[in-house]
Amino acid sequence: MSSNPIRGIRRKKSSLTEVKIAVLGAPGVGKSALTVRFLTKRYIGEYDHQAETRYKHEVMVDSEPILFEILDTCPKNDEELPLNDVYNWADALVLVFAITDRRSFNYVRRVKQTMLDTFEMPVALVANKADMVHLRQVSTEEGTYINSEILAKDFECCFTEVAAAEQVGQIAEVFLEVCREVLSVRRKNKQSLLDRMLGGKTAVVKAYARGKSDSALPKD
Ligand SMILES: Nc1nc2c(ncn2[C@@H]2O[C@H](COP(=O)(O)OP(=O)(O)OP(=O)(O)O)[C@@H](O)[C@H]2O)c(=O)[nH]1
Repeated sequence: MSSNPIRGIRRKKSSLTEVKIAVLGAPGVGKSALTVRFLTKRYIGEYDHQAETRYKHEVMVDSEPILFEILDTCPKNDEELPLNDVYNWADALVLVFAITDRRSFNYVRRVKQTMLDTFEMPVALVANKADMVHLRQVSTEEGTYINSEILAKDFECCFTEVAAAEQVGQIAEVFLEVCREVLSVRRKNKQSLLDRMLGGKTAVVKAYARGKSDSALPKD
């Protein structure tokens, strides 16, 4: 057995279902804290904010082993929005804002607007730092509003308020749920394709259900 866990994962890669998730949000909202909580169950207060980080991790989702690839993005400032490369690469997005930072809520809204007409994929909307209610700038209602009125219109996305600093299970559930959505969309589209091949049933195959190849990876 290999002593290198990354090498171990690579060896098994071809037999595993892969799901690629990009974690997006303004600087400092807790993208790294959430990602590392999911991957290790640990909370680490401070991270290197110099560059985006890509993780690979095998997780059982409803008894099926899934290879999660998670891109923890790192915008330099509130104005820097994700490039199309990220959307082309990802199967799903976790959009994060902090309840203590209204500008981070607006950032998520801008991300949504820029990708709206071009990219379609499962999205989870996450309000982080729920432990800091005394510094709250964004109400749950607003999060729910963006969820139901804007995001859900195209993505039917779920909305969760969490604290990476305090929670483990709820954060894992965000990533697991968005993964389930990716798998469900893939299954539906596979079925649609089969229907079309077998009997000419009209079915719409959404672009985002295509398996995304490594060639769509964002540049390091
Ligand atoms: N109180 C509290 N602080 C948090 C929470 N999540 C993250 N933080 C803190 O917020 C700061 C930023 O967290 P990061 O995870 O580095 O945020 P990020 O979005 O990855 O930041 P960038 O890499 O700069 O984009 C750190 O000081 C964290 O300790 C939380 O749930 N509650």
